[in-house]
Amino acid sequence: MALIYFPDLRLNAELSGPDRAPPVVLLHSLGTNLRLWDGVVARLPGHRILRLDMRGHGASDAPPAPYAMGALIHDVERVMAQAGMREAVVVGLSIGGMIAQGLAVKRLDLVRGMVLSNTAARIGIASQWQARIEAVRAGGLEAIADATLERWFGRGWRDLPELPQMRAMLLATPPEGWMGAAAAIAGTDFYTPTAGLTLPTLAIAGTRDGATPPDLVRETAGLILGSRFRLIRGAGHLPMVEQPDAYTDALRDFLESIGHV
Ligand SMILES: O=C(O)CCC(=O)CC(=O)O
Repeated sequence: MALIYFPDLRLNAELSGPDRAPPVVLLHSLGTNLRLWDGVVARLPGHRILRLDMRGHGASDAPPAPYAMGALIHDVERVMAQAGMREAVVVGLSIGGMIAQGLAVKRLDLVRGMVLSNTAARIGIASQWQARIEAVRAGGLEAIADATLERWFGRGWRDLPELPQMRAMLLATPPEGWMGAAAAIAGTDFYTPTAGLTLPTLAIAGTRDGATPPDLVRETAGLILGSRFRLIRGAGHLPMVEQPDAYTDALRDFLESIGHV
């Protein structure tokens, strides 16, 4: 798979792993792209993995902002249909985790289990997102880059080996795409629908994450009956990049625990 042409936009997606292996879908966060998952894909060779660039990100088209959360959910639904994938474990990071929650509520037939990574039923407050959107409209991604990277990685962020790569990924995001997806986060509150979900769920948080701190992630995990919570010490908002071994171990344990192997 590469660019998939839909009537209204093109979405970039990649499929890897054996054809008939248990399916996994990877959904990235705001201001990143599907390359975020390279370390995980390399460490999970036994699964059929679908990952996509959210609209406005990576090599997908960037239609004018704002985007509705429903549109982002529909994008995943239709890319999964193209890939012939159902009953997948959907792993979503931050906004990707919001999309996973919305997809499970709308299409439980597509979602066998969820990994809600560094995410919540609601992230931040609308006025805060609006201020960031205005900053990006005026000055591009550069205007919010330092503050964002500090929230992602916590104290000592300037010295992290991953910093140049992640700053480049953030700055490569089309401003229209970032603003569009940020508006979707600002408009989303999944507390009630997520509290109605009963499916195998693992929530993952990082102790240094200032964007979606552990308590926020734990609160959302607590909405879902029987969910599990895993804290990755020393990791921030992007644990799959910062600690790919620990992150993939958590994922693998979860997949094995639900027999998705
Ligand atoms: O960019 C930030 O600092 C926060 C991002 C966020 O919470 C949503 C996301 O990463 O998808």
